[in-house]
Amino acid sequence: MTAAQAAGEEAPPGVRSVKVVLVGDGGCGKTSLLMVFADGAFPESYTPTVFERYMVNLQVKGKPVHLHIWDTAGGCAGVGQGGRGFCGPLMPGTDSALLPSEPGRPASLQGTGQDDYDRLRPLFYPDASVLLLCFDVTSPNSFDNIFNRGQEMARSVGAVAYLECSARLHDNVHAVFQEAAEVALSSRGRNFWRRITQGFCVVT
Ligand SMILES: Nc1nc2c(ncn2[C@@H]2O[C@H](COP(=O)(O)OP(=O)(O)OP(=O)(O)O)[C@@H](O)[C@H]2O)c(=O)[nH]1
Repeated sequence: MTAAQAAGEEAPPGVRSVKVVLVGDGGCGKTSLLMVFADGAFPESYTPTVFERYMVNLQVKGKPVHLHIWDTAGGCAGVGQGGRGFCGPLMPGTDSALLPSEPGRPASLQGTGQDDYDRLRPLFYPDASVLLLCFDVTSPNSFDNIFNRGQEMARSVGAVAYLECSARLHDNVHAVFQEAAEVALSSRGRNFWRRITQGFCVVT
C-alpha cells in the first residue's frame, strides 16, 4: 500500500482527480479521520469544521490519483431513502451565494447556523465521486442521523463499501480513502446517486 501524500490544489496533467465528501454528525470524527490520513497525526484538540478542502495523492493500481476531499460541517447528512436523514430542501437561487469562495475560508459563512449548514452540505454532493458517511458508534444520535443501523443503511442506499476505522488508533484509516478512490475509478462507482459509498468510523 502506498502512503498518501499532501498534494497541490490541482491534479497534475494526466492524473485522475476524485472528489470525496465526508459527512456525518458534528463531533463524530470526520476531521480526525482526514487528519490522520492526510497528515498522519491525530488532532489533540477539537475545533468544529465549517467546510474545508484537502488535497491528497495516493496510488490506485500503480497510478497516481488526486483526491480532493471536502470535510463538511457536522450535522444531518441529507441522504437516505424516503427522505430519512434529509434535512430539508435547498433554497434555489440563494444557496450558491452562501458557499465559501475559498476552501478553508469560513468567513463567507459568518452568521450562518446549523440549519444553513444542513442546506449547504448537499451542494457539495453533485459532482462528488464518493460520499463517506461517518458516524460515532458511541453516539446513538450520530448513528441515527446518518440513517439508523449501519448494515441496514448500507443495503438501502446501495452502498458499495462498508469500512470500520479508528482515527485515534490509526486503524484502517488509509483503507477508507484507498477504497473510496478505487470505487470512484471502478465500475462500482458508476451511477453514484444510486450507489453511495460510505466509510463507517468505529470510534474506540
Ligand atoms: N476515541 C476516539 N475519539 C475520536 C476518534 N476520532 C475523533 N475522536 C474525537 O472526537 C471528537 C470530534 O472529532 P472531530 O474529528 O473533530 O469530529 P468532526 O466530525 O470533524 O466534528 P465537526 O467538525 O464538528 O463536524 C474529538 O474530541 C476527537 O478527539 C477516534 O477514532 N477515537
